[in-house]
Amino acid sequence: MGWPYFGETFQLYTQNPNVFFSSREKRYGEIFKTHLLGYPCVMLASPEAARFVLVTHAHLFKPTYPRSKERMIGPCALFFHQGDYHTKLRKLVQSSLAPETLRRLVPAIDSAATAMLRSWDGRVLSTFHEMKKLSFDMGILTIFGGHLDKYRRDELKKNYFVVDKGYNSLPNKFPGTLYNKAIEARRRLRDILGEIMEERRHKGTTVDKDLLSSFVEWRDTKGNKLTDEQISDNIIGVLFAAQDTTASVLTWIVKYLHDDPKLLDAVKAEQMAIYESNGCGRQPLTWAQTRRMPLTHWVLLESLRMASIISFTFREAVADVEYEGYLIPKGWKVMPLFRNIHHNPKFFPDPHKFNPSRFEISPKPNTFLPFGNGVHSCPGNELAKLEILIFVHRLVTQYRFVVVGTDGSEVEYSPFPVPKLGLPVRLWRMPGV
Ligand code: HEM
Repeated sequence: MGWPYFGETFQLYTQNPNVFFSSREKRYGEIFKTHLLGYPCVMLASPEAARFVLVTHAHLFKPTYPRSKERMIGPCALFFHQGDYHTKLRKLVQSSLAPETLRRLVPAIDSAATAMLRSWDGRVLSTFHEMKKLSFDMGILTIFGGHLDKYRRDELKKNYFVVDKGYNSLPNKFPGTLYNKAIEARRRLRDILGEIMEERRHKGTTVDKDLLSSFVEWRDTKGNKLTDEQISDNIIGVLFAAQDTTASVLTWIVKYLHDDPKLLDAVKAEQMAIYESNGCGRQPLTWAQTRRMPLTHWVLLESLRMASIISFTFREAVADVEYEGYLIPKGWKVMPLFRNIHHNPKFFPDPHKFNPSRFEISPKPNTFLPFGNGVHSCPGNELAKLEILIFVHRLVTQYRFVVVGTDGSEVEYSPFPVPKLGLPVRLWRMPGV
């Protein structure tokens, strides 16, 4: 359990977190305890234990986040809740991310990826930085459909990025600190969202139902509505959940493709066949085509496994719970370790090798959890995958790219792992495409 109060927090923050968790798993087995950030914690590196906490006994483990993060995103955001309120909001979010909705988004995602790559042409830019912009735009598209004017979108973007910058800073409210600036920008975001909601209520339903209309039009059996606070916290929550996650995975895919020229050629061949069947870009990429990219899809799954950008999640035991003879005391934090499971040779032989062909066969149940599991699992997973497939299609069919100034082997945590400096890359548009 480490030092009194501090536990092993210092060790976690001074070494590679993957080494921290994997060395302890090696020493103590798949279930062990420690003390982090002032809390006693139980670590679970077995698929069965993760399923117990996240799926079969989820009611005994509530989501838990630091209070400063909760304040920044908004306490009414669905991921902080359990029970009826969570179920109600989750249904609304899930329905706006359902396949019928995503299918309609293909042209808009395609033009956003195309425009982003065009603006990168001939320049060296941080991949992660560019991917953050792309995934933010995709978040906006999901929430507001195509119905947000440029002025409001720019205002949301400007303030959102201030919040984003302060999100992982020390929660110090002194004027001028990143945290304080973020809190002020958060307030402005709520005001802008309030105006947009007012306008939407006034104008009525949009033809293509987006997430905002689902929130604004929702009524329970007694006619109660969601409050403005609940809606804005959930909109900011979805933007947060969608952005750095998707951007980190996109960055890793660029690196993995760059590092394996043979694999890149094979992915390119798969994508060129689609590109040529679309008259070399004269006809648009379709939803059906995004469903028929087997190799690119395996590359995507293997990137999710290798990078495991969400290494673990946190829950808190709401009662004393017994699991396989272990007591998990009430109030202790419980951390299913996704990355350890993804890097266990029992489930993924030679786990440190990037090998997309391992996904030709489905992984064993509960061993592949890049989007979590159970009631809080990621409702945006299909959108994230769609964005990634479309981006890869445009990247490999129309551009050549090279990593610049780094071999990409060093990793930064922001807080998700990304290659150092966000992977600086130079891109060129290939002639004649
Ligand atoms: C590759 C990109 C993504 C990854 C790896 C990812 C991963 C995850 C994971 C692991 C969770 C579960 C966390 C837990 O159980 O504590 C989660 C939850 C969530 N994700 Fe994602 N996510 C991604 C993209 C997205 C996108 C694009 C959206 C929305 C447009 C989104 C929205 C959400 C929401 C709202 C939750 C909370 C669900 C709930 O509490 O019921 N995510 N995500």
